[in-house]
Amino acid sequence: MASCFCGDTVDVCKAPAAAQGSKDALIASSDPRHPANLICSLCKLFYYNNWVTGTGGGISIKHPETGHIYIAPSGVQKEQLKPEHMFVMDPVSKGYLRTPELYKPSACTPLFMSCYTQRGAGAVIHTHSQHAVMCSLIFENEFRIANIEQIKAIPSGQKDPATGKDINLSFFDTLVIPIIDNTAHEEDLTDGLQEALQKYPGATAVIVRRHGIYVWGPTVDKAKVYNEAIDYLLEVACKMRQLGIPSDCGIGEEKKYLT
Ligand SMILES: CSCCC(=O)C(=O)COP(=O)(O)O
Ligand SMILES: [Zn+2]
Repeated sequence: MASCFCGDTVDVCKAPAAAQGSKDALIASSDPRHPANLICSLCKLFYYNNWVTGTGGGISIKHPETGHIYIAPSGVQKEQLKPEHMFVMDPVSKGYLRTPELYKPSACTPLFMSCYTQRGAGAVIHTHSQHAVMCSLIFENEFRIANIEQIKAIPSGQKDPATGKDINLSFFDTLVIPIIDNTAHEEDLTDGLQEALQKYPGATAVIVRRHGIYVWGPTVDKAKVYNEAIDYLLEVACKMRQLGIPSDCGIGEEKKYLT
């Protein structure tokens, strides 16, 4: 059976009739969950959270069925993305199956690829969150926060031996996120990110000093939840710091800082 560009055999290809058998089958879908559509809707959501304004930041998604990697173009207004703007990479050859004219793939591509290759990620989010930037000025090599309920949304790096499912941090745990220094060009962050991935095998995010944060997860839904929970915790840590409370202080210890 012949294959369509979308990765399906032609008999099951779900692309609109006009796109079937063409490279547009890789991005033409009425399914809002299709990576080409989801990158557009999530970038819009991220834009209104101040995470991807001024063209910075973005998201890459691996198609859960075909394994194709979807990447937005570089230097464009991320809230105005359309499915036809998407680059599509073959996960094995790392060659592009689709390269829209007039665009270059996101400068974050080598960083996204590091998370796919070293972490088996299903999606990678990069934001220019002001909370990440502020925490990168406050903390030296690691961001730490403890005993805040929202920590429970973040994976611990451990798996349940019975189910194989990720075990999340508990309320009494400390979330640790490595911080790497920024470089002149986004792609030059790759070595620093890869070192952090090796040194912190349980981490699901890396902060880039004076720049932002990379967050990934096994699925796009999990990556989204981790990014939201981490940004909340980064904001809480900034506010605690303004009051003189260390973000990893023990339960009840805050009282000594508030007098
Ligand atoms: C003002 S954006 C500077 C470059 C950057 O940090 C970034 O995240 C942009 O990524 P792009 O996907 O537009 O190459
Ligand atoms: Zn960036």
